[in-house]
Order: sequence, then structure tokens, then C-alpha cells
Amino acid sequence: MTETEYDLIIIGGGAVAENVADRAVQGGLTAILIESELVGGECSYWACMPSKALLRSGIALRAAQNVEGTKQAVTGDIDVAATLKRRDSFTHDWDDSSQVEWVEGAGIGLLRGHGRLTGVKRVSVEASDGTVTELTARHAVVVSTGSDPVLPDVPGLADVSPWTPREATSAKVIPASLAIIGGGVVAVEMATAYATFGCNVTIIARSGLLGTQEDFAAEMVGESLKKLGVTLSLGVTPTNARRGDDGVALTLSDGSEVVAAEVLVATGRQPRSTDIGLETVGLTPGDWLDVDDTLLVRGDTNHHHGWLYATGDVNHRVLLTHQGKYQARAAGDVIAARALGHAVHDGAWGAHAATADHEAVPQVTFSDPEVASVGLTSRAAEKAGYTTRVVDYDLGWVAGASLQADGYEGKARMVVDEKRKVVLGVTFVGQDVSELLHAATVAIVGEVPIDRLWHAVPAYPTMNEIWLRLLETYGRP
Ligand SMILES: Cc1cc2nc3c(=O)[nH]c(=O)nc-3n(C[C@H](O)[C@H](O)[C@H](O)COP(=O)(O)OP(=O)(O)OC[C@H]3O[C@@H](n4cnc5c(N)ncnc54)[C@H](O)[C@@H]3O)c2cc1C
Ligand SMILES: NC(=O)c1ccc[n+]([C@@H]2O[C@H](COP(=O)([O-])OP(=O)(O)OC[C@H]3O[C@@H](n4cnc5c(N)ncnc54)[C@H](O)[C@@H]3O)[C@@H](O)[C@H]2O)c1
Repeated sequence: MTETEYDLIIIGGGAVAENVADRAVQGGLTAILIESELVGGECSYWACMPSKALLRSGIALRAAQNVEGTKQAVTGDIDVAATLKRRDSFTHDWDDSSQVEWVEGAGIGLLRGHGRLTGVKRVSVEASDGTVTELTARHAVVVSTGSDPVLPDVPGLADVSPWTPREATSAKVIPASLAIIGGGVVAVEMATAYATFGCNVTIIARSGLLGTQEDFAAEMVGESLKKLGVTLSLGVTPTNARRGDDGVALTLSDGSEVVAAEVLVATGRQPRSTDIGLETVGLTPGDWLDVDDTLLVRGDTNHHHGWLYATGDVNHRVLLTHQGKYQARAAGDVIAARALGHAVHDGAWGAHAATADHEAVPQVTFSDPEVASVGLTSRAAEKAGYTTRVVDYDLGWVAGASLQADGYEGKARMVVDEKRKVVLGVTFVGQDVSELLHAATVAIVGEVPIDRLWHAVPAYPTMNEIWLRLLETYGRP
């Protein structure tokens, strides 16, 4: 057994943890990552990157098929094997050596094994060969362990070995049919990818699709999924699952049955916090870790207040990589500032506060059409008590969009705070809208007054002219 001391110990070695460590080391601290699987975590190997690689070939093919002159040149079907091979290049065949190299180059320590808190500023790491290393943190411990998929309590479901998003993003063979339980982002993206590969997909979702987005986004994505051949079973939930000769048979709450070669469960996430020693510091195993805006774990037991932080999925603020990495930058910096006695800027929009998590989160669903949104939906803004005005515009009427694709179909919505005359939320739905999103994020985070936005002139003829059309529809004061 060896004993080692670091300024900062981070349990987890995902994308978020890497960024916490990097900022803390750049701020003058020593830091070590504890990782039990692959350095880089879910996003690199079983989530963002492989899923987007699975989707990209189909999106590019359809984009080419939507332009007269190009569609005549692109007449073949998607090459599934080549798409899977390209996906494998992004996951480096599930080998993390390049990330380990980056960690070492950044001056960050790395210990492989399962990390558990054993008390205040103390972490025990159990390697796969059973070796145990006890670590002590001089200043802080960050929990950045991510989340696991939820398996709904449906009789028989666990016994049919359903796919989780990991199997769906890393599959080497595309099944003939796939039943997807869930109607969120994973369900919609994987249905788009697998239907493009020729798989017979059924989505089973107890409510509609993309429940946190504007209603028109869900409607447009639903329509396009149907055109891709996806069967939508909405408003139902499975009540039983069993595996037979033809695959898995799911009985649904309306009495109908779906039979598919494989079942993908995409019904949300739970915190990866059951076996990390939370009980040793007065917290409850299996809980999400509630944090303040500097990512410090809240709780009134004094012995953990002041040294324990949580970043990324495990704090349940926003389950997205880019937002977790934003939290990581704030956390790494504030840990260094507190440790070295420097000034702490933890007020709204301060360098050490993850303020944007509350009402300025961008997200893209890489369905076809894409859904790109930031800030509050019209529904969420109203619920939050804002006096709003909602402005809608048809993206297909914008010159840049009509050039982008023949018969371009898309919609945009801007939600305005009528008291402050600033933008609260924007949603774009359509081909290639993901690259329009950042201007909306800047407008929201910068609280740019609507009358100043008129001076941000979009280049002609780009799809960004949607901004001018939204402003014209809103009216110039
Ligand atoms: C299919 C899918 C697609 C997605 N696509 C996107 C997308 O396009 N864009 C986006 O922004 N988000 C996307 N997400 C969400 C994104 O993957 C997560 O928000 C992100 O991975 C969270 O990062 P994290 O570092 O908090 O957790 P993780 O990436 O899960 O990293 C946690 C790490 O900690 C390790 N660990 C856990 N417990 C211990 C322990 N006790 N000891 C040692 N190590 C431990 C794990 O092995 C893991 O490597 C997607 C999610 C899914 C499921
Ligand atoms: N492009 C991206 O940014 C991206 C892509 C994938 C995932 N993610 C993130 O990963 C997280 C997990 O995604 P997810 O899609 O698993 O979760 P989610 O919370 O987005 O969606 C879960 C869905 O499952 C449905 N559901 C739950 N229980 C059910 C049941 N018993 N029967 C039928 N339907 C049921 C819910 O109504 C909901 O539609 C999300 O926070 C998401 O933002 C992001």
C-alpha cells in the first residue's frame, strides 16, 4: 500500500474531469485523475463522438440528395460498413492511449482503478488486480463520475439483455430490427442512424418525442422519422418483455406487441454515485450531488463543506458534455483560487460561477432535421414567470436556406423577454441549423438588447439571415 498526497484528487477521468484537472494544474496545483475504465469517458467512446459519427454519413448523403445537380451524382445507398469503420476511427477502437498521452503532457497524474471517498479529503483507489492506494487531498476532491442508463422496471426487461446507449453506439453489426424504449435525444438520434442503415426501427415512448423542446421541433422530427420508415408508438410504455425465437417481444400498455431483434433502452440517466464512499462524508450513496454555482457540494454537515466538489452529469445540472466542461473550467479555477488565497469571483457571470447552466444552455439534437436550441423554450419561459413574446419564422423562406437545399424545410422561434427586451431562447429546426446556434447563445449570454441586434448584420445569402427575419417579424421599436 502506498500513500500519496495531491492538492486535488478527481474521481473519474471523463471529459469533464480532464478539464477540471487541466485548469487546476494551470492554476498552480497538483492534480490526479482516478479512472476505472477509459480516460475520456462516455462522450469519447460510447456517447457524443460515436453517435455523431454514426449519424454524419446519413446526414451528408441526404444533404447531397437535396441539391439538384448533386443528387444525380449521388445515387447509391449508404455504405454501412464504411460508416461503422469511420465511427471506430473516432473511438480509436476503444483505446485511450492518445488521451493518456494528453493527460501526461498536461502534467496531470493518472491512477487507474475504482475510486472511493473514505473520509474528509481521503480517497482509496482499488486497481483491477486488487492493489489499494490511499490518497490524500491537500485542498479538494472532485467527484466527476458521470451517469449510468436507467433501466425501467418492466417485468422481463432485464432478462432479455437489452441494449443501453453503449451497445447502440458501439455495435459492429446492425440488427434487422430495433425497438427503442424512450423518446428523448438518444432515442431520436439512434432511430435516425439505425433507420438510415436499413434497420426496421420502432420508438416506444410514454409521452411525445423530445419533451423538453418546443412542440414544433418534436412534430417536425416525428414526421421525418416516419418518412425514414420509423414506427412511432407514442403515449405507451412496455409492460412485459420476453425473448423468443424471433427476437424480443414487448407487450405495450395499449395491449399491442412489438417484436424486434434487439431492444434499446434510452429512458434517461441515474447518478454513478452508489459505490464511491459518499456515506463516509455524510452523503447518501446513489444520490445526485447537489452543488452551488462554484460546483461545491451543498450539505450542512460541516465536515464536507468546503472541500468536496462535483462536476458533469453526476451533479444533474445539465447532462451535456460542453456544459460539464464549462463547469469544469469554473471548478478547476475556483479550487486553485481558494487553495492559493486568490480572489474568488462567484457572483453571477463571474469567472468562478457556472451561471449559464441555469438559463443559457445550448443543445443540438443531431436528428434530420437537426434541432438546435439555447436558453428557455416558450413554455419554460412562461413557467419561470417571464413576460414573453414569441416570434416564429419559416426558415425555408430565407434565401440562404433555399440555396442550402431544394425545398428546404425548417422553422425558427425566438422567445423575447418583453420587460428587458432581450432574447431568452431560440430554437432552430432544419438541415444544418446546428452551426447557426452559437450566435443565439452569444445574444442570450450577452443579454444583447433587441435594438442592438438590428446592427448585427447577417451576411447575404446565408441561413443566418433568419436573424433579420425574426427581428423584422418582432418589429423595430
Ligand atoms: C448516446 C449518447 C449520446 C450523447 N451525445 C451527446 C452530444 O452529442 N453532446 C453532448 O454534449 N452530450 C452528449 N451526451 C451526454 C454526454 O455523454 C455526457 O453529458 C458526458 O459524457 C458527461 O461527462 P462526465 O465527464 O460527467 O461523465 P463520463 O463521461 O461518464 O465520465 C465519468 C468517468 O468516470 C469514471 N468513473 C466513474 N466512477 C468511477 C470511480 N468510482 N472510480 C474511477 N472512475 C470512475 C467512468 O469510467 C468515466 O470514464 C450523450 C449521451 C449519450 C448516452
Ligand atoms: N445530442 C445531444 O446533445 C445528446 C445526445 C444524446 C444524449 N444526450 C443527453 O444524454 C441524456 C440521456 O438521454 P436519454 O435520451 O436517455 O434521456 P432523456 O431524459 O432525454 O429521455 C428519456 C425519455 O424516455 C422516456 N421514458 C422514460 N421512461 C419510460 C418508459 N418506462 N417507457 C417509455 N418511455 C419512457 C421519457 O419520457 C423521455 O422521453 C440526456 O440528458 C441528453 O440530453 C445528449
